[in-house]
Amino acid sequence: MADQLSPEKILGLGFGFWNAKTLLSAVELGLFTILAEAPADAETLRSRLGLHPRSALDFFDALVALGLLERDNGLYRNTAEAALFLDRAKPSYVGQILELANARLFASWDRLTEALKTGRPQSENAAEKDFFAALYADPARLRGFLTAMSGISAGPAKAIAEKFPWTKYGSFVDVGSAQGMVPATVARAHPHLIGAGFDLPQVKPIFDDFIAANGLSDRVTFRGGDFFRDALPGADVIVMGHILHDWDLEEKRHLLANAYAALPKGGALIVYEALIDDERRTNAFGLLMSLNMLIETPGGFDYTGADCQGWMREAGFAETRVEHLLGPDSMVIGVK
Ligand SMILES: C[S@@+](CC[C@H](N)C(=O)[O-])C[C@H]1O[C@@H](n2cnc3c(N)ncnc32)[C@H](O)[C@@H]1O
Repeated sequence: MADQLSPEKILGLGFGFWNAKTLLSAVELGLFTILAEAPADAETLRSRLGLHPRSALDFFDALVALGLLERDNGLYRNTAEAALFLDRAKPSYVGQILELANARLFASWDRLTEALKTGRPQSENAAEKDFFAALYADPARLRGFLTAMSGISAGPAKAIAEKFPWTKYGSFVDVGSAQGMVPATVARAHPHLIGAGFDLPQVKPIFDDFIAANGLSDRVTFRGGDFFRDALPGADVIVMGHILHDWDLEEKRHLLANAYAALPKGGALIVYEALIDDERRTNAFGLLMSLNMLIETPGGFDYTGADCQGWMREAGFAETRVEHLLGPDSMVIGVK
């Protein structure tokens, strides 16, 4: 038995940070954006990125081995996926979330053991009680965080636009909308809908720019407020994406009650996250996201579809169901 076992998987996981940091540095340097302009040989690429000669070739060839670059006759080019998702000049760029992972999470995760022992967050604003106020005090970090959210919500937004029965409804509000990826995607796919993004007032200019760039300012507006202090704007459908996991159980219940109060009878709440599978065995990304909430927030945690349906029913929702979106993401729908 023992001679059939291999340490390969264990060692691969243990050294996974090598892979992650190589990709994150390439994104930070803008390597994929440069190669999207034209394929380049090693010396041209090295000099454009401002790299020391010692390890440039190893760096580029590691990216080939990791499946992010191709090399033909000494010329490096992006793979099809890297060209589509890692070129900053394209609207399909998802690297904002990797920039955030590189600039903030990589260092904070170094203190995971401390977080596990103490239950205390470890991010750079861990001492602050109000995570978002601390993060948003700096305009550059505000914009960086909000655009990074677009990177993680672009895929689920498309799936929500396709899978939810929008024809039955006339209006929606995306609560904690960030830059507005969900409102923009849903409104673009369903021209009969009127939509709004609800978020902290500091978010307004960044939301407005994004909605205007998408040509949707006539149908999608911004509503500023605090979802712990203010009533939510009324609409037929309320969306909450990656919101509940930021908060502790009491706060989660408060947000669900707030959504219930704002909906008409027959209205629907869509909660989407990297939901943990009900058996808590297979959605590793959802479970690791929950550890990320430990690192980032005072009381946040991720949860299963069954957990969320239970809280929705306690809040008064008559019907609830879970539907898979894509990858690790699923939505829980509650109908009032
Ligand atoms: C993790 S992001 C999720 C963004 C987006 N829904 C998505 O799925 O990518 C959480 C959002 O909640 C907003 N938020 C945090 N506290 C809030 C509050 N008290 N009232 C309103 N919005 C808040 C943040 O500004 C941020 O846009």
